[in-house]
Amino acid sequence: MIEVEHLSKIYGSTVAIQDVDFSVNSGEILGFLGPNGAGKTTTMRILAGYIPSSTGTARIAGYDVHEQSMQVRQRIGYLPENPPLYPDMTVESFINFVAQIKGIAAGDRIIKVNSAIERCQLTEKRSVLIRKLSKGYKQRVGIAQAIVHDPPVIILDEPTVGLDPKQIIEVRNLIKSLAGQHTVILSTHILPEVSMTCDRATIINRGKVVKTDIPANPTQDSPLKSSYKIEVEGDITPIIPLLKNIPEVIELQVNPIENNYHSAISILAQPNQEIGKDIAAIIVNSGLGLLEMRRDRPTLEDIFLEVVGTGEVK
Ligand SMILES: Nc1ncnc2c1ncn2[C@@H]1O[C@H](COP(=O)(O)OP(=O)(O)OP(=O)(O)O)[C@@H](O)[C@H]1O
Repeated sequence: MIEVEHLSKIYGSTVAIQDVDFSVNSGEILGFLGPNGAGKTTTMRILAGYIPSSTGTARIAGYDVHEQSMQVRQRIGYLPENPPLYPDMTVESFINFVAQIKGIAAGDRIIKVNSAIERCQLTEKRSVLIRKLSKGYKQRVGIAQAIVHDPPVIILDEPTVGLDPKQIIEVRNLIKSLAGQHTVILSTHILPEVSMTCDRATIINRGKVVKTDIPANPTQDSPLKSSYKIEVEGDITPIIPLLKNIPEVIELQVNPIENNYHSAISILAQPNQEIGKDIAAIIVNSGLGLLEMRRDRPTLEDIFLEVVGTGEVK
């Protein structure tokens, strides 16, 4: 539904993004994750047709965002980092106004406006002036204006920045409820936001995509290696070559805990390989005591830290 290829944007001597490639499947929520200044807003603005790219292409539902911007605008809803809301309008009159600008026919407008208000849980605030709303409700109005024309694609730039913890949960739930019916791309620098809201993540750092196609909750199919921590009782000398011979094993380390008869073994294996049964069989068949075996699965945070380094992580 969204296809980005070799996208670059250069401001004078600043390369904001360089050779950015990624895609988002229909009905999916993609987290576009990166530290401050990574190039997230620049990418979102190009996708939304607000600024042109310097080179490369971006297509939404098959339409080029630059060459076919009218077709693209009809098919996207965009929530910028600071959504422009009219503070002296009520929620309903503002959403109605946006619906008019987006070309929704008068006959359909009431239904579409009501649906956006309901989906964003704004019913009790529909007659309230926007300036009297809390930041969390204002953000819901921002999302309501983005979805009022029922676009297949929704682009959200840092949708929970500045919200309190309760508002953050409410807005994340609202975003999750958009999946399936809409394809969503969400930019954020907050790791848990991706784990809680998205299906998949792409990580951008210093203008370049450094990792793509990461499951937002990488408990399986992780691109990182799996690691096993084992505690064994008995003389482990004979089993070390057997463990090393398991084809998926990359690295093995032994740390004696108390003496040579109580050892901790760390094993690093190829990504997405389940070798727990093989390890256990070797230990038990050799007559040793298997005291503990734990598989440490890499988290999104491990992956983020591996490619971006420390700092900037919330
Ligand atoms: N209009 C502009 N003119 C010059 N440089 C710009 C402009 N807009 C962005 N940049 C630069 O491009 C780089 C990427 O900025 P961008 O706003 O896209 O990052 P971001 O990931 O959204 O960061 P943040 O979360 O802090 O908004 C930064 O170095 C920024 O200073």
